[in-house]
Amino acid sequence: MSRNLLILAAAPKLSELRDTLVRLEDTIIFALIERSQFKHNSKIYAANEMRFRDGYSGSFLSWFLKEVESVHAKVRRYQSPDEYPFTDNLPDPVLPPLEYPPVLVDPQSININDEIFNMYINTVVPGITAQGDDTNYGSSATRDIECLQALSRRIHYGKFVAESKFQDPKTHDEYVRLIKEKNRDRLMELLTNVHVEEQLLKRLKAKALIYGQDLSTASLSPDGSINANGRALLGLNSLSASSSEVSDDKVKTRVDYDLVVSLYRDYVIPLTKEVEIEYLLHRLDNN
Ligand SMILES: O=C(O)C(=O)C[C@]1(C(=O)O)C=C[C@@H](O)C=C1
Repeated sequence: MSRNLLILAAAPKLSELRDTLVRLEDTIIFALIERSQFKHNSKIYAANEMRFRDGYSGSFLSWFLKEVESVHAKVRRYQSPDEYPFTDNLPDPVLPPLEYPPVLVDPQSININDEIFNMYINTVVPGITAQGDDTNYGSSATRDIECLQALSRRIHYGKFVAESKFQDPKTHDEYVRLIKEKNRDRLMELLTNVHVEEQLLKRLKAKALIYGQDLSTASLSPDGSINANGRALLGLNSLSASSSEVSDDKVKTRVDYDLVVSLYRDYVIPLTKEVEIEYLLHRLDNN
């Protein structure tokens, strides 16, 4: 076993970490639904578009993000090893530091929020919103920040997942060997679990389909139970009784469930794995 392991606290079990990732799916889907009620409002993402009275020339979202993160930094948000800021030069906390059990090696060293920010602005927002401008700039940016924070937390959680896999006695020696060889490809194979990814994407489609429904009063019986109209709206008829398979008859939802699935398949899972690999490649640096 590596010397580093002796000074670190035991990492949470992989099953516990996966439970957190499942819970974050709900946070992310609801945040996307909240953002999708407003139009694209592309003005908030471009520099020099909104006229700031103090002469600031960046984008409205960047300005807002910095303000929000400054307040959150003051109350110690970014001292937590699962929280990563998008902006820098943030103020010091107004309270004394908290003591977190040392589970990660060099927790602050990997921060891929620039990549997450660009992916979100260029791919996610245009996908989940209607084109155009409804002037709800503050509301849209508030929802953007919630989406960004949830995505960042989920993706950087890969560090804990990687540490848990590294500490697992069944795979520890193999990880040490591959890290020493800097064998990125074999590390990727070792940390990948295709079955878990497939189950995740099926579950996500079912969740996005169900959470995305707009259940109006026309869908409820007088006693408050869901009537046939509601069942159809909820897509319950397209979920087979025995599994979370969803039929191909597309149900109209507040956020496109196929987009949520491709967001995870093409970005969230690959970026989480990228964080896992980067973390592992530096895991033995101080040994
Ligand atoms: O659950 C894991 O083992 C993870 O590493 C997390 C995750 C994910 O991003 O959801 C990433 C890689 C695995 O192939 C499966 C799932």
